[in-house]
Amino acid sequence: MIEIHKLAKKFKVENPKKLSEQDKKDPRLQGRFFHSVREVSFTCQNGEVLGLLGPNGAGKTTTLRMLSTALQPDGGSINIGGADILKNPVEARKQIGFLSGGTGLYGRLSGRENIAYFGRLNGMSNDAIIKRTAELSERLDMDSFLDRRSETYSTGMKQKASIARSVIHSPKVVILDEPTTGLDIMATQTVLNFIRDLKRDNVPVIFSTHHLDEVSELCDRVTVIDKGITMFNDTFDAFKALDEESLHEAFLRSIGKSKQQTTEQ
Ligand SMILES: Nc1ncnc2c1ncn2[C@@H]1O[C@H](COP(=O)(O)OP(=O)(O)OP(=O)(O)O)[C@@H](O)[C@H]1O
Repeated sequence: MIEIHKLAKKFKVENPKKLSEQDKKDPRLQGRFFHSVREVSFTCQNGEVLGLLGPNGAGKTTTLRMLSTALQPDGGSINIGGADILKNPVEARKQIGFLSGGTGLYGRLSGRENIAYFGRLNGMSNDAIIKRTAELSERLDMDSFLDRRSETYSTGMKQKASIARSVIHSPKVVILDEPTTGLDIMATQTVLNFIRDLKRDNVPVIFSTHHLDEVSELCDRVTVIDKGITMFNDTFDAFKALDEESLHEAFLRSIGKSKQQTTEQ
């Protein structure tokens, strides 16, 4: 189980003049600090898929980066399987599979070599790496390109190899930042099926997305954040019940905006 409680993160603004017009008007800008995440809480049980939703700039990536131990929170707690990961981030990292926004593949290496490199970093034996890579290659439909240099990959191929790389060590929890962004319909389905497989294996999955159809297809739970604060955190059924006819309207309601208000703006 993953449990995060009242997570907070601020960044020092080095040059306020360089902020976007939107960020300058954002209530999260206080003096020299931008409070990207102010109070985010949610839980995800084993075998559940949680969809993290929110408008652009809401704080989803910042939240997921804290959850992955890439960023240290300023406040709040993160528990995985009952253990406080902030007390021992190095140990916790071994239990987490994290797909970040950028692919981070080494272009001169093949997909297989990239994946193996991360397997070795996680202390896996060669035999274990070979076996697990074969399994992931089948699940993510990568056989046809896995031995090519990754700099020649399409967006979809890169994303599949990056996902495989992030889960080579069979992590106990999986965190995916916008895993289907930029993918075609077939690659998207492969990734969604892969998430379904993780759920079947009882692994909790948290993923951020802007696609409500994916949420409807996959998610047991939904968390919506806006301006760094959790606005909704409940089951998918409860999210849907916000507006039985339209998930878009349900989303707008969760952040306190009805369709009418949005069209008036
Ligand atoms: N290192 C940083 N320094 C200053 N501000 C930052 C930093 N990282 C993020 N922010 C700001 O924090 C806010 C939240 O960013 P974040 O990337 O977490 O949002 P998001 O919900 O993932 O957005 P999107 O849907 O557009 O990917 C944004 O306004 C962003 O400009």
